[in-house]
Amino acid sequence: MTVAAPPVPHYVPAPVATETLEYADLAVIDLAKFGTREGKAKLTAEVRSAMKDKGFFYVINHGLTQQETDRMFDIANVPLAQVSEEEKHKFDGKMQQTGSYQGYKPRQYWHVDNGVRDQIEHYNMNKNLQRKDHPNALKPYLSEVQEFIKYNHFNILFPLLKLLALGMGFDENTFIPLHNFDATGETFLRFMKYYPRTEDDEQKTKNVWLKGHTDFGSVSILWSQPVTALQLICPDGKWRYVSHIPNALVINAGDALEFMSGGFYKATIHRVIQPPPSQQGAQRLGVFYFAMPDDNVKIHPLPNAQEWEERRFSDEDAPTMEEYRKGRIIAYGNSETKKLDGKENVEVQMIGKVLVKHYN
Ligand SMILES: O=C(O)CCC(=O)C(=O)O
Ligand SMILES: [Fe+2]
Repeated sequence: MTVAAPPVPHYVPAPVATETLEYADLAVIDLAKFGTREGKAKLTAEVRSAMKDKGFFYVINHGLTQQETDRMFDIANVPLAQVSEEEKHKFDGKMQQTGSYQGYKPRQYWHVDNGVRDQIEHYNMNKNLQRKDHPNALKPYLSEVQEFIKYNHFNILFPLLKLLALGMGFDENTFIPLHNFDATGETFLRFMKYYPRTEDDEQKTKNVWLKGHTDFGSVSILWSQPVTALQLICPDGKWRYVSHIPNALVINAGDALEFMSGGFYKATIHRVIQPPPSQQGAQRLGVFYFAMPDDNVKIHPLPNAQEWEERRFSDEDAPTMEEYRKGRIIAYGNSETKKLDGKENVEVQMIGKVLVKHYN
């Protein structure tokens, strides 16, 4: 990628947290090793155990420089900080009607808990930027953003999908044709900002900013940023923080990968909570690439995948990616989730024949 004009205002994130926090111990995958046979074999084993054990890992040496990554964070701030409310309204994604992440998700769109609504704003873009129009302020940067999307798809997602397939003992190209860049599908890039909340909101939600959930796609790529707030449930059942590694990626599996792998890889539950005191009051800007199979792919265990310990649904009842993502997006953040019997902090929803849980 080229770091070039046009200039963009520099976004300065909060300094790293000064507190000693309990971090999850996650594997670091050096993607530079992918290029050689021995390297690839090593990475296959590392990714396999990281994904089976914690369901989260870091990737370093993905090929973009710190400067290139910083520039994408600068660009990410543009649709959030430099577009008028009026123009944002024009690009409102209306996710709960469309079942698609394209355009803005305004703040307070979702219900978090006890009547409190979220303080998270997104601008979401389909992998093909030409599918929709974009706010004027973003237009000078669209070619760079499109290049960045392709970089995520071909240079990060594809190697990871190959390693994940190899880890299952499958041909490395098993998942690739199901993530066809040119096919109809909703793999998307998200620029996202969390805004500080009132003390009252913090208390009513027990400091939860984004409820515990699994992602619905196959592989999520989170570009690491310094505001410490993301936590995952570790195998011992405890929530632990994901720490910040400059210019690293945080990778996790979503439901579609769990379904297609027959539970070989599990979608790990994660959430976002109020940052520690040294970072309170700061905004939290994020860049994410959420990959999912093409719309027409039926997301059930692949032939020869291991048998699920506990089947989530029969092959005949399996949704297509389009049905599942629409169901998940439309249902998310509604106040009407049901508490799971006897469990105050778990809420359940049915998406077709699939039971989905949300955790507080
Ligand atoms: O903000 C983060 O670090 C994670 C966001 C997330 O989990 C999501 O958008 O699905
Ligand atoms: Fe997530």
